[in-house]
Amino acid sequence: MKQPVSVHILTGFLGSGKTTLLTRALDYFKLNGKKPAVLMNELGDVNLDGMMVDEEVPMTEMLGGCICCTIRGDLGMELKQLIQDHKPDVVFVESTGAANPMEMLDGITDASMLTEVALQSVITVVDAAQLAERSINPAGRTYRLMADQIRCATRVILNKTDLIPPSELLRLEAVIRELNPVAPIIPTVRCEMDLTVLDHPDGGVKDRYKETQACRCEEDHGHDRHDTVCGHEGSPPHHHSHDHVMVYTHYFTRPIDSERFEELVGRLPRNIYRGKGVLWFTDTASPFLFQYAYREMDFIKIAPKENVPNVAVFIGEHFDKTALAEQLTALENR
Ligand SMILES: Nc1nc2c(ncn2[C@@H]2O[C@H](COP(=O)(O)OP(=O)(O)OP(=O)(O)O)[C@@H](O)[C@H]2O)c(=O)[nH]1
Repeated sequence: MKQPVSVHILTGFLGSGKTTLLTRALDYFKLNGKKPAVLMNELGDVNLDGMMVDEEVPMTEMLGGCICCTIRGDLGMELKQLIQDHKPDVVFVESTGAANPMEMLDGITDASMLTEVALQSVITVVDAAQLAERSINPAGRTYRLMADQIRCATRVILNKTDLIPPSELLRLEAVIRELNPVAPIIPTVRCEMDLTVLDHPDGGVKDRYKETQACRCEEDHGHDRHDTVCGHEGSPPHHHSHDHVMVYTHYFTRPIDSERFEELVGRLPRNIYRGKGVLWFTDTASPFLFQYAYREMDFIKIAPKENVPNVAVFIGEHFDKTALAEQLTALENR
């Protein structure tokens, strides 16, 4: 009998470390003679995380929207096509950091009607520093989304623990426990963990399917999806809570000065909390992959085999796109 293809959902708020975990997991499966594939969803219209993934790994990109709502309907078909074309042993579905995983689970359920897939885990990567800060004001929309992502997890990776004092760890574990009483919690730095856990389905994964079925039932009875209540027993309802997340993509028309770009990023307001890009600088020979998450900036030298654009994507909440565009355009003037 044909074995169903294992599917892992990777979720977690913007910049928490999903791609970092993904690259480790792909290496793990390849080392063990398995063929992994990736279905990656990005809010922006350019897939920069995809550049971090080994070119040999088959990847389907779903860009310019969020799997959990605007392009959810396509998820099942895309997954089916990926499996048909590449016959992988395991597929990782990496969602945008803004996705509500309950809606994505629904997408996987759609896929299971089209092709043989077996959901193995819903892994939520949590940024420890962000959870520490945002859990102080649990009424905030971003915290609500983080909480939804934690509730849906069958496994929680509490990442970036290097950015919190050790005394905070216990408090954060308690915050997570309250939201999700059963999922194992794994504290990590750069998602370094025992990956053998990915070889078996997580406990609780069947319940996640049941919950999405409950969702569908309510939907069939005429509920507006945006108000759909699909909670587990005793947990608050899941809502679309990421409409407030904004994306701005800037294509530079020529190389820019690296120091002026760093200065600009250093001055970004707090509500622009995530940035990514491939940048061509006037003062360096090769392009750089740019990463920015909550005030931490990173530049990685790359040697692309093909032409890559000169582009930066910024993600945040209620920021002035026009003002940001003007500042970025000004960098092109020598
Ligand atoms: N200090 C610190 N930085 C980390 C850690 N893990 C990942 N990072 C950095 O955080 C940034 C974001 O990591 P990603 O793995 O791209 O995060 P992501 O969740 O895929 O981001 P989105 O796709 O935008 O949602 C990168 O610059 C990483 O190098 C960690 O444990 N500690």
